[in-house]
Amino acid sequence: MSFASLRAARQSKESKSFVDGARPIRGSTVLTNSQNETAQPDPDKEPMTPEVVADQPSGLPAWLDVRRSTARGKGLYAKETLTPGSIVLSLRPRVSVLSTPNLEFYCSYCAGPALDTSLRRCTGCRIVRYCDSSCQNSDWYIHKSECQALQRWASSAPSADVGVPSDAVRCLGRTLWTMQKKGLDSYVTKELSLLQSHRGSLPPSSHGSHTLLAHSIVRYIGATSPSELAPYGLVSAGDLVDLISRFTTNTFTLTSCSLTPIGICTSPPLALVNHSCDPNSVVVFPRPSKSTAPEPVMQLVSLRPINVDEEILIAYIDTTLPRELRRATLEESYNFVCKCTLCDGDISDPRVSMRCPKACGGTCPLPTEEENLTRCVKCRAVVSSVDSVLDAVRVGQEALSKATALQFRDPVKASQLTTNMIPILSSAGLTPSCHPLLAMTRLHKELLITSLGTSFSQDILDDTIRAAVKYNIGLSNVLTYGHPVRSVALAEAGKLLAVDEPSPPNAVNVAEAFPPHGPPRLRLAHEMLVQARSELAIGFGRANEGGQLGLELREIIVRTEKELGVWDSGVRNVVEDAKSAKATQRRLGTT
Ligand SMILES: C[S@@+](CC[C@H](N)C(=O)[O-])C[C@H]1O[C@@H](n2cnc3c(N)ncnc32)[C@H](O)[C@@H]1O
Repeated sequence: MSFASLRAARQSKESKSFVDGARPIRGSTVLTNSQNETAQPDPDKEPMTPEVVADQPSGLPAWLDVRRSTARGKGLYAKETLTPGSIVLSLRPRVSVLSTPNLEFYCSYCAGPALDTSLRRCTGCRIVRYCDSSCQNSDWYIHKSECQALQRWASSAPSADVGVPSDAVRCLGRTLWTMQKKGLDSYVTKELSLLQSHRGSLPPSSHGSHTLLAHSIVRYIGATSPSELAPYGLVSAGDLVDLISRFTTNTFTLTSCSLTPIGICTSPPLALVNHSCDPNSVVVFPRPSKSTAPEPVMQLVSLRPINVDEEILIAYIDTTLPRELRRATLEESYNFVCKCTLCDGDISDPRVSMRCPKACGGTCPLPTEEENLTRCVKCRAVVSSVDSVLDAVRVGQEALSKATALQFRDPVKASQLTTNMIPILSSAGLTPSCHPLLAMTRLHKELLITSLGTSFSQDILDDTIRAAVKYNIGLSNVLTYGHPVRSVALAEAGKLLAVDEPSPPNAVNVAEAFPPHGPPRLRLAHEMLVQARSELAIGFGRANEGGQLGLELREIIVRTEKELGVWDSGVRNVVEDAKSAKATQRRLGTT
C-alpha cells in the first residue's frame, strides 16, 4: 500500500487527536428547574429498583425500555439478552452540524467525506457543501432558514475569521427551526423538553459561556425582541437558558467512520443513555456499505454481553484517563459523581501503574503526593524512587498540556516535547497504559503521522510504527476487546505496517529489528489488520462488518495476502530453481 492511500484514508482533518470516540460533549447548567420532568428523583421517595417510566419514547425497539433509577435518573435498560456487537439502537440524529473547519470537507447533510469528487457549495450562503443535489434537496427543509441566518451573520461579522457561527450556535439554530417547523406540540418539541437539564445547579464557571451562547443564538436566528422568540417556544430568558442547558448536557460528538470528531449532533432517544467509565456499549457512526438509511446513522452498539434488566451504559468522556481527571470532567460538565466499579472499586488500575522495581513482571500503583508507599502487587517490592516518579509525572503532565496546545500551531515543537518526554516517563517506570505516558504516546504518533505527509522516509515511518504499536499496547490494557478506539488504533498500526517501505535496509539484525522489514513486516501487518477487523466487527456492530473502515481493511487484507503470496511463490521459485540447477549440474557432471 502506498503512503498516499493511507493518507487518503485518514482524510484531511484526521490528524486531530481523539481517544474517546463518539460521546456527548461537555455540558452543564444554570438557574432553577421548576417544571423539568426529568429532574433528579428524590432518593428518599424513589425505590432502589429502577422503575419503568410510563412515557416511553416512540419507536423504541422491543428489547429496550426506559427506566428511572434513584442514582442516575432516566436510563435505557435491556429487556432481552444482548451479545457483544449487537446494534442496540440505530437512528439518524435529530439535528447535526459539522464543526467549522470541516464544513469544507464533509457534506452538511449526510456527513460523508469529500474524497475524490469535490463537494457542491450552496450558492446562497456559500458556506455549507453537499455531495450532490439529492443531499442538498434533503437538507433544504432546514437549510432554507439556516442559509439566510448564515448570510445575515456573515454580513454583520466584524472579521472573516468569525464569519461563521460556532457549531453550538448552528446546532441550536437547527434545533429551533426544527421545533418551529414541526410545531410546538409536535413529538420533536416534546422529546426535547424531556431531556435532562441541570439549569438549577450550573457551576459559576459556565455562566459566562451560557450567556454568550444565549446572545449568539438570538442574533443568529435574527430575533430583535423577546416576542420574536415565542414561535420557537421560548417565552422567557429562563426558557432559553433551559434550552442551552439541555443542549450542553445531551449533545454528542459527530464522528467519521474512523472516529475523527467532525461535528456535533443531538438525539433525544440516545441521550437517555447514562454514563459508566467501564461502559458496556458505545455510540458510533459506522457508515456500513449495505445500509440504505439516510446517513449519518448513529448506532448504539453493545461491547459486552448485556443481561436482561441490565442498564445500557456508554462513556461520556475519555476513559483512558485516571479517576481524578475523569471525576473532575464529569462533575464539571455533567454534574454528577461517577460511582462505577472503576471509580468506586478498589481495583488496581493500569491507568496509574508502574513496573515493579525488581522487574518481577508485576506492577505497582503509581505513587501520589498523599499515598507514596507503593509496592509491587506481585512480589511486594517497595518503590524507593517515589520522588523522581512524582516529578516525572508532574513534568509529563505539563509537557502533555503544552504539546497538545502546540499540536497544530507548531507541530515541530510539539514533536520535540513528546520525543524528549516519552523516554523520561518510561525510564521512571510508567507502564504504556499509565497516564500521562499513554496520552503522550498517542500525541507523538499523531505528530509523526502528520510529519510523514511532508517528509516520508524509512526512519520516520519506522518511528511512527513503533509509536503506533506502543499506543496499542497501552490501549489494550485499559479498553475492552472490540472497543472502537482500540480497533481503530490497531487498524492504523496495521495500515502503517502495510505501507510500501521507501528504503528498506539491505541487512538487518533480525533479532533486534522492530518493526521488521520485507515479508515479516507484511506478515505482521496482515496479522494486525485481521485482528483489527475482528475487533471492529464488535465495536462498529456485527451486522455492519466493521462499517466503512471494516470494508477498507478487507481490501487492504486481500492486497496484503496477494503480496505475501507473491513473496512466498517468489521464494518457492528461487528454491525450486536452485534445486533444478543443482540437478542439471549433477546430470552434466559439473559438480
Ligand atoms: C445525557 S443525560 C442521561 C439521561 C438522564 N439520566 C435523564 O434522566 O434524562 C446525562 C445526565 O444523566 C445523569 N447521569 C448520567 N450518568 C450518570 C451516572 N453514572 N451517575 C449519576 N448520574 C448520571 C447526569 O445528571 C447527567 O448530567
